[in-house]
Amino acid sequence: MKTRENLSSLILLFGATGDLAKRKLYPSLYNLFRKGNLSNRFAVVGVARRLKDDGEFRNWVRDSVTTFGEKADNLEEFISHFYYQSHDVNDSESYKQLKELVDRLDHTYQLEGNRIFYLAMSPEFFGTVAEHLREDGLTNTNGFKRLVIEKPFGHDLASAIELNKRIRSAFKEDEVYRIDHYLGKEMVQNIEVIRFANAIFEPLWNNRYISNIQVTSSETLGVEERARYYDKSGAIRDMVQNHMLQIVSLLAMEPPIRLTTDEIRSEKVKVLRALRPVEGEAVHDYFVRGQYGEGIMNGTKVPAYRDEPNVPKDSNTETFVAGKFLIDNFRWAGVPFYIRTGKRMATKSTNIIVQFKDIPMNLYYKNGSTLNPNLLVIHVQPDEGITLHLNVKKTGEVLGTTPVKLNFSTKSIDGINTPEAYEKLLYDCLRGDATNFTHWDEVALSWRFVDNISEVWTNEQADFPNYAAGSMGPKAAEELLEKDGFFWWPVNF
Ligand SMILES: NC(=O)C1=CN([C@@H]2O[C@H](COP(=O)(O)OP(=O)(O)OC[C@H]3O[C@@H](n4cnc5c(N)ncnc54)[C@H](OP(=O)(O)O)[C@@H]3O)[C@@H](O)[C@H]2O)C=CC1
Ligand SMILES: O=C1O[C@H](COP(=O)(O)O)[C@@H](O)[C@H](O)[C@H]1O
Repeated sequence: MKTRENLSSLILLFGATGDLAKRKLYPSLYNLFRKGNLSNRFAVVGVARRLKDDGEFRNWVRDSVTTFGEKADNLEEFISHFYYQSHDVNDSESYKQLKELVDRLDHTYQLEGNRIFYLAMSPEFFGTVAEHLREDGLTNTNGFKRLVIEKPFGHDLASAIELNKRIRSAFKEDEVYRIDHYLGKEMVQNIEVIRFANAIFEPLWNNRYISNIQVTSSETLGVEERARYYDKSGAIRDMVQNHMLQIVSLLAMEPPIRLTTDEIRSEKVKVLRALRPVEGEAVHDYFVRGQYGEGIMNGTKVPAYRDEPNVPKDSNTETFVAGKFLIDNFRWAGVPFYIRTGKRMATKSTNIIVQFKDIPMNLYYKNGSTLNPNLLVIHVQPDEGITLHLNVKKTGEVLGTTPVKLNFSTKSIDGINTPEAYEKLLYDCLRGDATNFTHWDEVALSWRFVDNISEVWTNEQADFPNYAAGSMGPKAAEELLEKDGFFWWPVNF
């Protein structure tokens, strides 16, 4: 039988009326409650400026769960744990009231002083809130205190250092949970297991046997309502600095000596330290940027990025990035890790393709048949699973070969959907497991790498738009691999 920890905590949610809270956080918390992973000893205080009383807020949460989550019988019981305070985070007076409410709920629900402060709001407020929490005594508690902080963590290395200083004035590094929701995805968490629990992969996982690795995260959505943030960020800061580099670190890291937070993070950090910096003119050789023009998606015409609401007509912001990382260490010298990510692409898909090197001599070449390279495909989303591409004998022939795929899908085995990334990450935070959150060293090294690219791109006007909505990105992204003798494997392979 599954054993559950009796987790108690107050969750103080800043940005309680926002999009993230509504679409992801309330449904995920409810899933934890529904499955018994969150005991009755919890309370949530929602904080945002708009005026609401507890009843209106509970209606909001109910609506969120019924719209975006799975409803069950105990929804009303769950909702009774929610409280609301209208509060401008810049207003010092509000924190005193907040402390009174929090102390009262601590007593009512026997929360033992455990507090999670979740900042689901614009990053410009992160520093201010963290400082107020300390100054106004909310962090002064006998239980644990943890700060969950959403992305983006800074805009570049300098702003990230500044933000980190402010946060660290109130919380120790091991109390800070920097969210990267890709680290909560089932198959991203599976990378380590696939690598380190399989004798058939680990000995081959190096430059002797792998020719290249491709990570694609393509989206069909455009910028939607987020242009004010996105146009200052672009795909390199929005996706590459965090999600893509995290996936590459997991794929490339050495086996940790133990499966502890510190050991795993320390191996990931070593990968980021070994990344070959790409600067100046080299940026053009290693990275490609794109911005979508208008196009047809699902039979409907969609506008170009520059025609989206709140986007300047001459925007130089990239909505697509393809790039090549080289990791200068013993294991990976000479093996390119290609990544690509973009909005308004042909399909919504995240997958990882590990392409193995050809065998030294193809005994079957005389037959005129070509051998396909062995591939390991890790399907992250929308499907979850792995596919191994092998060559076997063509039935009934003496020398002919044919490719076959061995498939594993998490859905077909367990028959259930795996939990949402946010559900897993919230649970980890409640349990005090920071393994799947980003350590400051990882954030800093990722920014250092990405800043060199952003600097070049900011100073050069791009010839945008350069890919049609509904395509797989600009032609230059294909050429990036072609010049190395490779090509992008199809995403739904
Ligand atoms: N939405 C998403 O899918 C994702 C979001 N994120 C990150 O999560 C964070 C939140 O994003 P999102 O929910 O989309 O943002 P929204 O703009 O939808 O929500 C912002 C929230 O902050 C509140 N707020 C704004 N100003 C103040 C203030 N001065 N004092 C108190 N509350 C304030 C707003 O409520 P009110 O107006 O009532 O004050 C609202 O609840 C951001 O850091 C974003 O980058 C990360 C990944 C995905
Ligand atoms: O962090 C972000 O991720 C989403 C894509 O997440 P996914 O889980 O749907 O793959 C992206 O749309 C957004 O721009 C970015 O901020």
